[in-house]
Amino acid sequence: MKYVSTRGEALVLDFADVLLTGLARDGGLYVPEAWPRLDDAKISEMAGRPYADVAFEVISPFVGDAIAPEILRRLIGEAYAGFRHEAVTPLVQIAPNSFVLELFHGPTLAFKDVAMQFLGRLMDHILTERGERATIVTATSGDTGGAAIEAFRGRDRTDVFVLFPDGRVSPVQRRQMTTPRDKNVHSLALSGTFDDCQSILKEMFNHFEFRDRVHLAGVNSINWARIVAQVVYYFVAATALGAPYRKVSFTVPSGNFGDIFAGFVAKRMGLPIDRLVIATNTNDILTRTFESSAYEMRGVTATSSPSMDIQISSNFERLLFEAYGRDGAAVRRLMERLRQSQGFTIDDGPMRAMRAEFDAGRCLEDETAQTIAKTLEKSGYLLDPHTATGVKVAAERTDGKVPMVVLGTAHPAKFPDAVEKACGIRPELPAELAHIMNDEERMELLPAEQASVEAYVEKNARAVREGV
Ligand SMILES: Cc1ncc(COP(=O)(O)O)c(C=O)c1O
Ligand SMILES: N[C@@H](CCOP(=O)(O)O)C(=O)O
Repeated sequence: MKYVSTRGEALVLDFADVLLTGLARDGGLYVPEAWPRLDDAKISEMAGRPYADVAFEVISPFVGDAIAPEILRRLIGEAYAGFRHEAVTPLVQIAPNSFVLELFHGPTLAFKDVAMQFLGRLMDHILTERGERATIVTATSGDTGGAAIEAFRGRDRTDVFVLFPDGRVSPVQRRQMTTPRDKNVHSLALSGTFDDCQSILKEMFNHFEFRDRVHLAGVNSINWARIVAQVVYYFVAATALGAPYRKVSFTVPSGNFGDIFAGFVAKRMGLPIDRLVIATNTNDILTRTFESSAYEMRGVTATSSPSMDIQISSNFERLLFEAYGRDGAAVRRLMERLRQSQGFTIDDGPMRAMRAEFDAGRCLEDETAQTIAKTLEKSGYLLDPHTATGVKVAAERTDGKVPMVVLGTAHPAKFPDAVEKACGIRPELPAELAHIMNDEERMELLPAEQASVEAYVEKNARAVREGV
């Protein structure tokens, strides 16, 4: 399988190189040259199979011959062996024809673990084979950072630098990033928003001299392997509900657009997904775009679902590439307009193509709290604030006939203050994580400036200090 950039001007790469490359050198994101298809017989065989078996079937076509099948199978098996739930991503019914797909049974209680536990092992394997080291820099609005640290801590081939917006993540999220003592982990609190962190990261990738010197790699959803691993649970959930012989819809609490783009990929692969519904919080750039065709940046507001406090939605570029018929020049023009004038308007044809598959809706702060309280009262199910945005929007978009699955993206115990305020119940961290609330924190406070972050990374990365 080969990969091309959404901006059409970067080298075509195979899976292993895409994994280590991160952002394409033309500033774009890598996508497969063609979508692999799974036929109905193959999809129907997935129902009820162990998660790791489905993962192998879904991920293999994207890997091609870059990794031997027996190694891929082993890495997948190891990645999911440590999840708290035997099903890895169990499906819970909360109302007639309405389900939550719990994606938070990994080590950091967020959906990011599902991909990151696999990615950590995959990268380590490829770097070991090549005798190389990599410097991973990741931007986080709260969950990717903790999941990346957990997946890479203590590994000899990688150093991890996490950029998070100071004061804009929950205390549990912050402590997951600041309490690990491993030498290869560095948590940097930047005085800005997640969008600042992500822009700095992308600029670091575009600074080729720096990028090459530190062997920069990324584990945000910039990295195609993150998306691929997230495609798996769409197959797991849909086949449990009758696919391929029955359509299923999904509502996805969205920010950087990676998780819902994975649903779009599942559909391209042949999974009969009816609607893909984008749920946004107050930071509703994606919902506004679907309403008006204009992608326009406004300031970011801090909410009770901080991981979705994003306005530059990185993976939306991958959808634009598809909607514009894989025209890299058109994507380049839109991204240039975004850079110069903080927004762009999507042409009628591409917008129609996107509306044919996606819906979008917003959930404001009081609605998030009401949804947590109402869902608890009606079904006894405790939602985290991110998943609550999905449940609220899903209820507005469902036709009651096609099963609607909301992706449960985080465990409520990551946001105990918001959950308690909404419904009076304070969710407890699982016993094995409770220590983080007392452990000593270690972080570097830096201005949200590319030069400061690069200087810090350069000084502390082993790939630079010790050579590769
Ligand atoms: C808990 C939670 N929900 C939803 C999202 C949004 O997902 P995405 O950025 O893939 O759209 C995130 C962050 O990515 C998150 O951490
Ligand atoms: N919500 C994310 C933001 C980064 O998203 P990613 O999927 O691109 O890693 C977070 O919690 O960090």
